[in-house]
Amino acid sequence: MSTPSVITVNNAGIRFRRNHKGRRSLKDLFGSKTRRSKPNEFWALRNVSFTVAPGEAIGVVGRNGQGKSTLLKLVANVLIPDEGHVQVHAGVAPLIEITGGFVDDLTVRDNVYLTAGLHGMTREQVAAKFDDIIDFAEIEDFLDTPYKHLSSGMKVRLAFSVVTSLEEPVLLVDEVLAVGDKSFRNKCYRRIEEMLGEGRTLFFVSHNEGDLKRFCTRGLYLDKGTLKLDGPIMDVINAYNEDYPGL
Ligand SMILES: Nc1ncnc2c1ncn2[C@@H]1O[C@H](COP(=O)(O)OP(=O)(O)OP(=O)(O)O)[C@@H](O)[C@H]1O
Repeated sequence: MSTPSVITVNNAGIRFRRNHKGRRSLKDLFGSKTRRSKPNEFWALRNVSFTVAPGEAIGVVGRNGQGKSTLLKLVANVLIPDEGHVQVHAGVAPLIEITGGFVDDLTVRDNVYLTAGLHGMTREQVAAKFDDIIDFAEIEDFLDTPYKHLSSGMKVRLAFSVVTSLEEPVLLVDEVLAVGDKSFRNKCYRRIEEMLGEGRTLFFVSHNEGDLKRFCTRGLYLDKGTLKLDGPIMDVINAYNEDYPGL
């Protein structure tokens, strides 16, 4: 019997507009409906298909602007594909933007309760974990500070600590760790290893080869919005380095 997949992405595509003020051409306005294209639209991702088994650790690589964050947002259900399907059969803990969905004017304390609550944790469950979350983030002196007044490093600490405390089977980490200092990064790495040890599924976007090799067994290489290679992480890193030596 084959292992059930936790994520299935089938021919997914997503379009964005390059310029919100883009004007339609006369051809667009008067041309036949099928020929009409919206101004400045482009496919950020197209024809992307893959499945993920529970417990896999996947590194997503590619140059800037090739669709890595967009792919994570599809998996997190923050974006809906314009073509194809994305099915995720488990809860997702997304660390995909530094802001992590936190509310600027709420305090650190309220943001912890809000974010954890949105992921289905009860007040009691959050209370039981609250001190650990704050200890890990090392921001005990800022509990009543509005989130917007934290430094960018402190925001990353808080986001990482909260998101990795959620009891979701899938963890998405998008480069945010690059902002933290070295000792905090090491703490984060240990926590990611613990989570992998518990059998969680990881999607990890990084430009750091060492980190990719450390955590990931499989790689997805995105280039110009298409999935150029899906394979063992070393094959993916080598293919990327061959295409773009010196990057
Ligand atoms: N909401 C949006 N509206 C319009 N264009 C967008 C939007 N989000 C992303 N894009 C565009 O889609 C493309 C892919 O962006 P994405 O952030 O997924 O790239 P990336 O591979 O994660 O890049 P990086 O390594 O720089 O983080 C880029 O051209 C980007 O400008």
